[in-house]
Amino acid sequence: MEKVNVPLGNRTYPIFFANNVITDASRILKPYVQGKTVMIITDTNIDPLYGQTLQSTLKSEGFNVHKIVIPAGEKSKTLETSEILYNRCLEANLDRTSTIISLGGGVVGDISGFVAATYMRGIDFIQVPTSLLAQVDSSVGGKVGVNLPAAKNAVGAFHQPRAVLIDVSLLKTLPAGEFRSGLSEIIKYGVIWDKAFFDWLEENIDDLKKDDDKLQYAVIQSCRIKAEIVSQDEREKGLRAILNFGHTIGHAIESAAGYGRYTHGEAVAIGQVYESSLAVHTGFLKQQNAHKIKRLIQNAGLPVDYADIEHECLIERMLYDKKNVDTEPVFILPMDIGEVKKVKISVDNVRRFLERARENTLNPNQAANPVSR
Ligand SMILES: NC(=O)c1ccc[n+]([C@@H]2O[C@H](COP(=O)([O-])OP(=O)(O)OC[C@H]3O[C@@H](n4cnc5c(N)ncnc54)[C@H](O)[C@@H]3O)[C@@H](O)[C@H]2O)c1
Ligand SMILES: O=C(O)C(=O)C[C@@H](O)[C@H](O)[C@H](O)COP(=O)(O)O
Ligand SMILES: [Zn+2]
Repeated sequence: MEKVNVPLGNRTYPIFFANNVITDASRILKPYVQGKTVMIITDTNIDPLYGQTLQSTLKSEGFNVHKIVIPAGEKSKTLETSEILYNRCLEANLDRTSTIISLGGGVVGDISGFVAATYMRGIDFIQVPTSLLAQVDSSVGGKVGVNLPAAKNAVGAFHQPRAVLIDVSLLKTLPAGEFRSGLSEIIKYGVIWDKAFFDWLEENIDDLKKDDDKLQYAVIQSCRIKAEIVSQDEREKGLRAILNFGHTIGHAIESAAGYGRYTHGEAVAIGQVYESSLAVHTGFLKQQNAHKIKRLIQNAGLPVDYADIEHECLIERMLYDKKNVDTEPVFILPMDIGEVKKVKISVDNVRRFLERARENTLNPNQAANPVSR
């Protein structure tokens, strides 16, 4: 079983890359569960596939196991759902020695982690990510939280999991559009950190869906990069912000369009294309590199433009971004493939850029509605 550590002093934890993760979970996770009681949080799509089996294997090891199933999708990532979860945890008598096990995609992971961070001022949690996006990004690093209607992840905490358990075979049941969403964050790692990985993705992006070894390599490499960045800057005082490439615009698209219209991965794909173009517009990036990023995103089957969102609405949402300073939007802009920088840009300049981008690039075939899932 391969393992990547996230070294964070006394909050250090392992990411295990295992097979048969659902049936072996009790054996692997036992050392990371302090008490007898565990609460599985999962969603309505994942429960019938894996939730029931995980529940029985944990029970057969002697754990006192509870489970809550939330409706699948981004619309569940709210304070309202959190309140339901807190009450269910209380009813199940979860105490400070109990552990929450998040079984699902990034939505389940973010909200379960948030509940774990805040219930009784914080209890342990473990991530068992089931979507590609969650396996390469959201299950690692301890950013947990929920959305407000106008602002993505506006309420949250940093709360590291005790362990992460990844099994790429769980992705066999993931819908194709959700698989592509995960590719968006994988491509991000190439742009922000690792040119050789970007080059490898250019060659291999088509194979990831059908070649398990290549998929496993892409997942492990993504986790290695994220672990490296998070271990240097756990609470985003500096370096960690680079993981937000594509997200200033991506998050604004998600909330402006209404949560769930674009998946997070789709919105971040469009965000990466726009923010690369903004880097060209501001003189940081060569046009040919912006084209390379856009081409890889297109080859991954991801959208490169949004539809039906007014510039002013997008700008209004960008102004709620957590990276902002003095009410000016902040972007992570590529300088080259493999190198990015944090840049503050005035609202007027962003407005001019969006207007030009629309005039120059809009063609009816590019302004995509969300990819079908
Ligand atoms: N905390 C972080 O660092 C971080 C990083 C990236 C994204 N995120 C957050 O993650 C969320 C997006 O995560 P996501 O893309 O996983 O979305 P998601 O959790 O909504 O999962 C996508 C869909 O796939 C289904 N699904 C998941 N695994 C499945 C499987 N194995 N088989 C069949 N269906 C399966 C889910 O039920 C859901 O319908 C967003 O809220 C985003 O903000 C957080
Ligand atoms: O882990 C991080 O740091 C990231 O920024 C990873 C992002 O892919 C992820 O979408 C994260 O949830 C965004 O965080 P936010 O602080 O912009 O809400
Ligand atoms: Zn993201």
